Amino acid sequence: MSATNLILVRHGQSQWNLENRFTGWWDVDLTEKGEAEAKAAGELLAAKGMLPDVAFTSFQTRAIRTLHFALHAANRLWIPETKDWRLNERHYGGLTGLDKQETRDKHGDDQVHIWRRSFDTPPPAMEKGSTFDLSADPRYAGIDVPMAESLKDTIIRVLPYYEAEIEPVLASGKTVIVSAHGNSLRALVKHLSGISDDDITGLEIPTGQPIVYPFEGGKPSGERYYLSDA
Ligand SMILES: O=C(O)[C@H](O)COP(=O)(O)O
Repeated sequence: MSATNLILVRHGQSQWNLENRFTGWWDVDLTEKGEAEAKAAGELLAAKGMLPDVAFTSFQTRAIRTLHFALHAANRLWIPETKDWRLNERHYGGLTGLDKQETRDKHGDDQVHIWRRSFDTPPPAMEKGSTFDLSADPRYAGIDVPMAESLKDTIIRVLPYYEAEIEPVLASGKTVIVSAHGNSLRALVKHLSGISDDDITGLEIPTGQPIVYPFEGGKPSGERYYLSDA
């Protein structure tokens, strides 16, 4: 089995990253800055010769468009791509749409940090029929849309998808790019780098910065680096 690479990229800045609002599954688009970050990520892939053969992304516009900007910049828009809800952002429950600073002012820094970064404490559940309830969205037809997810809940859907659909492509020697979200990527990084439940609380994934995992014989070599540092 040959050596290859897994490239992870978090979407570029979204409108609600800019407005500092909890987003989760809500489908906001990229800002102009986010588009530029995504394009720059693709230019970096091309400059470093890190060219993906196969792409995976979520059902969310910001990740899909990031993938397309990056692939376009790397002259790779033609590669096969698969979209799946299991790569979606962690569902932010009843916090969806709220301003992150106002939520800190109301509930305190510690509580908000627990909601954002703890391993297994989910945010408060979204109310049925909330403006941000996506249960009736046609893109999620047949899917049991969660009402809130912790990082642990996110791992429970990201990891089996990764093992069933992405790992075999890497094992076949292809370079894979995954364009996804802060917390769905934290779920993958936790697994691939063997990070403990405690230590994962300190891991942040920046927007638009390709992270590379070299693979040997279908398994991660143990190394992880930012492509901009290579
Ligand atoms: O869903 C969101 O609000 C962001 O994509 C990630 O937010 P976080 O940094 O609060 O997890």
